[in-house]
Amino acid sequence: MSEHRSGFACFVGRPNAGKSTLTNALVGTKVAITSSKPQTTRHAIRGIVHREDAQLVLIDTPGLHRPRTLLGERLNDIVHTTWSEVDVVGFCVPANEKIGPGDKFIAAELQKIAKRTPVIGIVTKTDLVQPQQVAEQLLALQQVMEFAELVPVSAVDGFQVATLADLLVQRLPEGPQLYPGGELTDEPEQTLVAELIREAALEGVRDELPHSIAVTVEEMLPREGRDDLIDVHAFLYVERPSQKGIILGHKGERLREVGAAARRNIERLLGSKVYLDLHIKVAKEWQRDPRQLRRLGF
Ligand SMILES: Nc1nc2c(ncn2[C@@H]2O[C@H](COP(=O)(O)OP(=O)(O)OP(=O)(O)O)[C@@H](O)[C@H]2O)c(=O)[nH]1
Repeated sequence: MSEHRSGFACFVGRPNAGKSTLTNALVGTKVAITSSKPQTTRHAIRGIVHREDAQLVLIDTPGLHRPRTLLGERLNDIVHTTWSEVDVVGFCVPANEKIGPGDKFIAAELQKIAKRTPVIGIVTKTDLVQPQQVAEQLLALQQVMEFAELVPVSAVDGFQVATLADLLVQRLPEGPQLYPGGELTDEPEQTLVAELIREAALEGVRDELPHSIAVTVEEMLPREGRDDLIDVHAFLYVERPSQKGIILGHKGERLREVGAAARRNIERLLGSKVYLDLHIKVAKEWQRDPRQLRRLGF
């Protein structure tokens, strides 16, 4: 039998390329958040693929983009730091969208590390297009940089997800398990819970809001005298009073829906009933204020 391999991989690609969904498909459990809004992933959440022959730790980076705010700069720093720490990088490009300047910008950045770290070109969301278009996208992707491998996948119908896992594992060094078996993520649960709340709050809101929302979980404790209920106290931060109105909705109805959706996902994550106490706070210009950024975990 060949040696056990272990190491790190991350997916890069422009916002909405399908990186988080692919991470979840590989790991098999919902750890990274997904949303139809771009740039929802802020934390380097790791999902871990356990196999007999390998342990693959996936780091989910935020979408790389041209920074406009301090937050944008920090996000790009996280991306670059992550790239230099992994054994293999997957560059994701959706099958149903033309390769554009955003992808070429990322490819040019990736080219700089490609000598040291193998980059696998991944055409995602193949379920959305005809096979012919997948083939054309693979050819187009091949033009933007030199890849160690090229592979088409669909996280939704599972097409080639196992193949991609094999390709990633082949690039890992030989080594023992890095994390104990069964542990799917090393993010503190509180961070995951905050992300689930943020995800619920982002669903269906106007395009300019995503960057203005942050969530902190202040406390997460089992209810006294109960072993089947966890109390979660959280704050949802917006930048302006007008945004508070959008989140609240008519007579607070939207916030109630956000709370209910978040609670369902938190219950699934924690495997317990949850009481979610969610409050909105206005933190003026938090994206530009280093002190507030630190407090909100950036
Ligand atoms: N049909 C289809 N949709 C997909 C697939 N993978 C992702 N999506 C959808 O594409 C959208 C974006 O997916 P994400 O996984 O959040 O994309 P991301 O690259 O992590 O996005 P950021 O976090 O913004 O960088 C979501 O609405 C997903 O449901 C796929 O294989 N097939």
